[in-house]
Amino acid sequence: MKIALGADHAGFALKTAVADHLTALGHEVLDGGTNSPERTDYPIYGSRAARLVTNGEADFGVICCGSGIGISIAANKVPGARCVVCTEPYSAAMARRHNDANMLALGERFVGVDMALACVDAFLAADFEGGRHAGRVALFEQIESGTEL
Ligand SMILES: O=C[C@H](O)[C@H](O)[C@H](O)COP(=O)(O)O
Repeated sequence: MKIALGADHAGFALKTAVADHLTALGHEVLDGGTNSPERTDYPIYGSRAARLVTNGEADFGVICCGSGIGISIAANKVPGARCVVCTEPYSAAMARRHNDANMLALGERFVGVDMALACVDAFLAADFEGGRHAGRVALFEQIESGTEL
């Protein structure tokens, strides 16, 4: 699969670990930066990775900042992005199964590398179940287009 990556300075080391892990598994990574631990602003990298996912260049996105929170908010401002912050693998899998999440956000200051990589693996291994969940995910698009539900 093609996986878009992004991180600010506080997620840079974790992004590097995620990139190495994904590459070792045979995935292609599209790394939108940042490329150093120099302080920068997470909205740049969250939105950049989200655009790669929503325009179809990447299948999924994995983004990192200190908490995972700010960069996920930024990603979710891009229409079509469904980004979730996870700190353990069950949430990551459920975000795929029920919510058709297409991006995973991780907090380098919150989770260790092994737990973060377990989240990545669970996220990529799980499939959207569709069915009753599909209509709910479709409502996300209505919200994005300004419809009041
Ligand atoms: O949600 C925001 C992220 O956790 C940022 O990585 C964090 O706010 C960066 O903080 P600082 O500039 O103090 O390193």
